[in-house]
Amino acid sequence: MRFAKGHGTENDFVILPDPDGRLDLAPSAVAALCDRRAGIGADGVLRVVRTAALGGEPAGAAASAAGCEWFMDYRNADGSVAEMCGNGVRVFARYLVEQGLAKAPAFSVGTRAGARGIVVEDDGDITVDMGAARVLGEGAARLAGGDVRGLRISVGNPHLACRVDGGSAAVAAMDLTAAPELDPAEFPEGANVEVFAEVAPGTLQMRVYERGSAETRSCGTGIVAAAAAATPPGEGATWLVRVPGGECTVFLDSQGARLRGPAVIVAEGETRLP
Ligand SMILES: N[C@@H](CCC[C@H](N)C(=O)O)C(=O)O
Repeated sequence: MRFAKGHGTENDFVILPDPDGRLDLAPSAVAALCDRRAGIGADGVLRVVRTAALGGEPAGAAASAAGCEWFMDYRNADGSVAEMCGNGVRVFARYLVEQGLAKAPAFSVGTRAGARGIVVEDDGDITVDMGAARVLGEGAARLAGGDVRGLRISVGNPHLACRVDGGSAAVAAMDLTAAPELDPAEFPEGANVEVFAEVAPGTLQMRVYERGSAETRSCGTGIVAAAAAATPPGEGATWLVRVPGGECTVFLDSQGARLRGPAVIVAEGETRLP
C-alpha cells in the first residue's frame, strides 16, 4: 500500500491515497499504521478519497462536501473517526498540490464538518477556513488529579479550552500523560482538552490532550478553540498560538476562523501494513 507522511507543526499523519474508495480502514489497521514502534508512527491517518467515491460514509458527509473533488477521511491514532482536523486538512492540501491533484492557490477540501476553503500562501504557509468556532458554554474536566474549567467549543469537533493561571510555566507544567476525565453529559462524544495562557499581547501558549490520540505536539482545531476562548464574545482578534511543535496564527472575525501555518510532506513509500 502506498503512503506518504506529513506534519503540520509536528502534528503528524500517515496519508493514504485511496481515490476510488477501495480501502477498508479498520480501526486496528489505523492503530497499526500509527504505532510509533511497530508501525510508521503518527497522530492520525488522512485517507485521500474522491468525494464521489465516499461509499460507506453517512450521506451527510458527502452532501456537506458537495462541490469538493477530494474528501479528507480523518482517523485518530486509536482508529476512531473524527469530524475535522485543522492541521490534517492543511497537510492534506499540501499533499494534493504536490501530487498535482489540486491547483494552488485556492481550492476546497471536503471533511465530515463540511467543505473547508484552502489558500496556499506565497511563503508556503497554508491557510484554512475553519468555519465558526461555536462557544457552547462552560465545562470542566478532571486532569492529573485536579480540576480544570473552560469553555466547551465546537470547531466541527468537540473541545474544552481551559485558560490556566501562571503563564507559560503553568502550561508547561500541566501533566497530560493521562486522559482527562469528562462528564459524558457535557461531552457525549468526548472532547479534545486544551490548556492555554496568554503569554504576551496577542500570543497564546497551548498544549492539548487529543481525543483518540493522547497528547500531541499541536492541534489545529484546538488552536482555534483556544483562540476563541481567549477572545471576548462578539469581538474579532488575531492570535499567534505557540504549541510544542511550532506556531500557527488564528484570525477570528464575524465570518468565522481562519488558521494559518506550515504543512509539509516528509516521506513517501510503500508499507506492508496492515
Ligand atoms: N489534530 C487535529 C484534531 C484531530 C481530531 C481530534 N483528535 C478529535 O478526535 O476530535 C487538529 O489538528 O485539529
